[in-house]
Amino acid sequence: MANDSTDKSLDSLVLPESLDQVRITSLPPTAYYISDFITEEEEKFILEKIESAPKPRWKQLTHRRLQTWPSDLVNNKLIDAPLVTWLSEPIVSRLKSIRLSKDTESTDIFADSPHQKPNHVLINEYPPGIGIMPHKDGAAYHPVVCTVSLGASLCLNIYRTKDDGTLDPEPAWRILQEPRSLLITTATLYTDFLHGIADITEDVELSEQTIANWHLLRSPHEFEEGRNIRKTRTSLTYRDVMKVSKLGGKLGLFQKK
Ligand SMILES: O=C(O)CCC(=O)C(=O)O
Ligand SMILES: [Fe+2]
Repeated sequence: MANDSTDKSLDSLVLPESLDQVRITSLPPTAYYISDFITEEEEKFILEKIESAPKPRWKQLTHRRLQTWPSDLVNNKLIDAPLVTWLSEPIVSRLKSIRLSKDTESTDIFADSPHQKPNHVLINEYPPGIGIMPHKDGAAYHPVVCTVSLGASLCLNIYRTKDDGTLDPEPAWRILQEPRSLLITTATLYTDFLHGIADITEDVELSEQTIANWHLLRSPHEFEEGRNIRKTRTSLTYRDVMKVSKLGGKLGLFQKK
């Protein structure tokens, strides 16, 4: 059970004292990387929940499939509904428990967001050879993305736009995301840059010089030969959708006349 009271491996989970200790300093503001954000038991439990979700939960794209919790956005709006417990616990409370800095008045990463916590989770599954095109996440969300990686490692590429506004196809930076890690991207990294994952079966030329978060990795020795052979990697992206509508209000149901 991935439950904080029964999971003994939680004793080995040492979270940073504050986010400023795990900032990826070589990147534009701002990104944070925590290599051990969840335990192996929690990872396994969440992967089982994803796997056992009813078939219609999956949206099948050409090469990739995804789940959207609690539901898809409609015109950038979320229909008000709580997240299922296996997505909110322990991850959301753990996100809320980490302060930005050690200052006593310091707040957590969602303190300024409309609902003070994420209300939406996208689950993306990437088999080897499959990635996601460079993109921005757009205006529907408060500009904070918390990505928990499950199952395997891969590189997230960060891209610049050229002066003429077109995409520079060469990634400007690469972030290596290990299983059970948390990556937080916010500020200009959210608003001004694009991100994507290459459609490759192996991440190559991995080193201290080429990977922005090398010093924050749990196991840099695993990539000593500069290679990461892709296996299926699943990501949970937690965000706060800014506009939330009450379904009852819209349909005139449940309303007192
Ligand atoms: O899987 C990831 O790490 C990135 C996913 C992503 O960019 C998105 O869902 O918008
Ligand atoms: Fe994205």
